[in-house]
Order: sequence, then structure tokens, then C-alpha cells
Amino acid sequence: MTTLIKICGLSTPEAVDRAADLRAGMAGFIFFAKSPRHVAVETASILGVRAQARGLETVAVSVDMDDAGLDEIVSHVKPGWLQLHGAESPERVAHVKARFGLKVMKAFAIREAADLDRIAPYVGIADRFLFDAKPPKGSDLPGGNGVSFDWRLLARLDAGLDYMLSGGLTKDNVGEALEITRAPGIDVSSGVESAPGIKDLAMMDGFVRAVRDAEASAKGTV
Ligand SMILES: O=C(O)c1ccccc1N[C@@H]1O[C@H](COP(=O)(O)O)[C@@H](O)[C@H]1O
Repeated sequence: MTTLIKICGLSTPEAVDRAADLRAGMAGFIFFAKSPRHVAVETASILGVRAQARGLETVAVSVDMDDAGLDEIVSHVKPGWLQLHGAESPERVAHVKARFGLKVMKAFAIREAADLDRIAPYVGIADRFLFDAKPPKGSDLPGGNGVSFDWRLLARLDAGLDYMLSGGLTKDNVGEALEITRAPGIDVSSGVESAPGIKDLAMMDGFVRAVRDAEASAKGTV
């Protein structure tokens, strides 16, 4: 099976084009003012059209945003997905889905097994889950911190759960992450950056190659 790859925090046409050339699958745009990856809706709307024209699904990432903020993003950017990366309740996720008619990916911060217990009320509401590490102490960012969690914790997930693995993935560890989790999707941001918020095209190449190599080796074709 081909692993879905989301490259998140895109902010330039060059990075969008490279994600499309690499057939990543998903392009993520960050709407969180404190992030070095934050993009204005005007920029994201141009990049979003470009990404969709090249066959990428687009994801708007927000954190505990109200309806007015989401309205602005959805009307300008017209994303395929909304990624809710804050403490949104199941009721809030259901409301967002109904109001905007878009697919919703709900992010959860994982450090220990009990953190996975929190997903149960969202099953059947969120279209997809995203598992990220808890932010380190003192970080202003709920995601994009380049830190990983213990991937073995995901062994207790129900088979068939639609999710993406994220947090501190790089070309050097994504093969092991896939070997342990068999995650259907992989999400990367800081692991393909030369500096916070600056995507590096060669690092994007290396990351996608590492994912495809891991798939081939799981199939026994290398
Ligand atoms: O990347 C950010 O700045 C960000 C800000 C606010 C919410 C989510 C954010 N990023 C998400 O974090 C992971 C990627 O993390 P990493 O850098 O690869 O460790 C991904 O889900 C992004 O959507």
C-alpha cells in the first residue's frame, strides 16, 4: 500500500510544486500566528489553487479557531481538509464538519498510552486522526516542534483506523517509524526544513525517497 504523505507548513510556490512532483498526496498550510510557518489567507489561497491543480489535497491547519476565523480560511483557500490541532471537543469537531462541509482531521498529542484513550469520543466524527508528540515545555507551538513520541504506543489502535503519524519525522527515522507502526499516512514539517519555516527542496526529496524505500522494503522488493 502506498503511504499517504502530507508535507505541512508550505509557504512558497516552489515547495508546493516539489510536493506535487514528489506525489506527496497532501499539502498543509498553517494558520497560527505564532508559527514560523504561518501563512496569510491571501498567500494560501494562491498556493492552494496551485496545489490542487497539481493533484494535491490541501489541508488548512488551525488551533482552537472560532467559526469566523475558519470562515475566512475556507472562503479564501477552499481547502479539502481542516486539521484541528488544538483542544477541540468532539462537539466542536462535529460542528465544524457540519458547518463547513469539509473533511476534518483531528490532531492528538501523545506521550503515554493513556493519551490514546482520548480518541474514542471522536471515532465516527473525525474523518481522520493525526498523532503528534506533546510539545516540549516552553514551546509556543502545539505542533511543528520536531519532537517524536514512542511509536510503539500506536500498536493498541484498532486496525483500519485512518490516521497520520507526525512529530519529529525525518528521512533518517521515517523508515523505522513505518516499520513499527505501518501508519497509513505520514506527516512532516520541520524535518524537511533548513531553518524554522524554510522548506528545503532536497530534504523533501530525501524524505519522500525514504518513505518509498521503506514501503519497498516492507514489500520485500529491495
Ligand atoms: O508547524 C507548525 O508550526 C504548527 C503550528 C500549529 C499547529 C500545528 C503545527 N504543525 C503540525 O505539526 C506537525 C509536524 O510537526 P514536525 O515539525 O514534523 O514535528 C504536523 O502535524 C503539522 O501540521
